[in-house]
Amino acid sequence: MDQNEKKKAVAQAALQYVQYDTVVGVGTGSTVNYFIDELASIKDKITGAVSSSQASTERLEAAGIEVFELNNVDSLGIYVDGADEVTEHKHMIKGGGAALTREKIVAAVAETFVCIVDDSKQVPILGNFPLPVEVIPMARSYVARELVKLGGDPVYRQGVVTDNGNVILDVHNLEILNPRELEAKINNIVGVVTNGIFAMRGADVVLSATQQGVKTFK
Ligand SMILES: O=C(CO)[C@H](O)[C@H](O)COP(=O)(O)O
Repeated sequence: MDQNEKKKAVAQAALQYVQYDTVVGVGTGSTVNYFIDELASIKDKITGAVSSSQASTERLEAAGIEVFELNNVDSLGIYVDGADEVTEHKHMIKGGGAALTREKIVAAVAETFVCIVDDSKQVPILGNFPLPVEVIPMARSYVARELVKLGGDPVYRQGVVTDNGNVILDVHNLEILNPRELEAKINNIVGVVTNGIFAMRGADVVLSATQQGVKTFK
């Protein structure tokens, strides 16, 4: 199986978590794009979706799936999203696609977070993937200096503006030994909207596509 076949396989496996006649939370990225394609095959059986990005909203609508505003949805059974890294504790780094803030909001609302990855994303410790931090534009330099004090090397993601009108700093060389603590610490820097550590609200289920098939971690 090549990587795209793995993404398709794990997206198919995530369908078993979708309950009929409910609204489904949908993340962002190339793995999720496969999930949206799968969701399209049962679109008449679901109420619709809540989306974590403009890109996913467009793909969902093109597939004929109604997209609801999160504020108009009382509850969300599941949220399905990819990750850039995931540990055995189901902590993640997300935000490679710059959608981390909306992803974190939808994940917070959902009862069950189903993370879909291929096995290249499974890591023993988070931090090899540069940590995305969404920042209010006028605070960029200040936040970068504060991130250096935490031991990281922040790099401005040139040319990227998030769906919320903000910028992204990708923080290299962070040793993330305590993900919950670092998640809170970075979020406490004035000007940070949120960071891509998903540990305080990690995944509930990780589906990981391997050569031997899709493995489930709960
Ligand atoms: O967090 C994300 C977007 O902000 C994605 O879930 C993450 O980047 C994984 O994407 P892909 O499935 O394309 O590897």
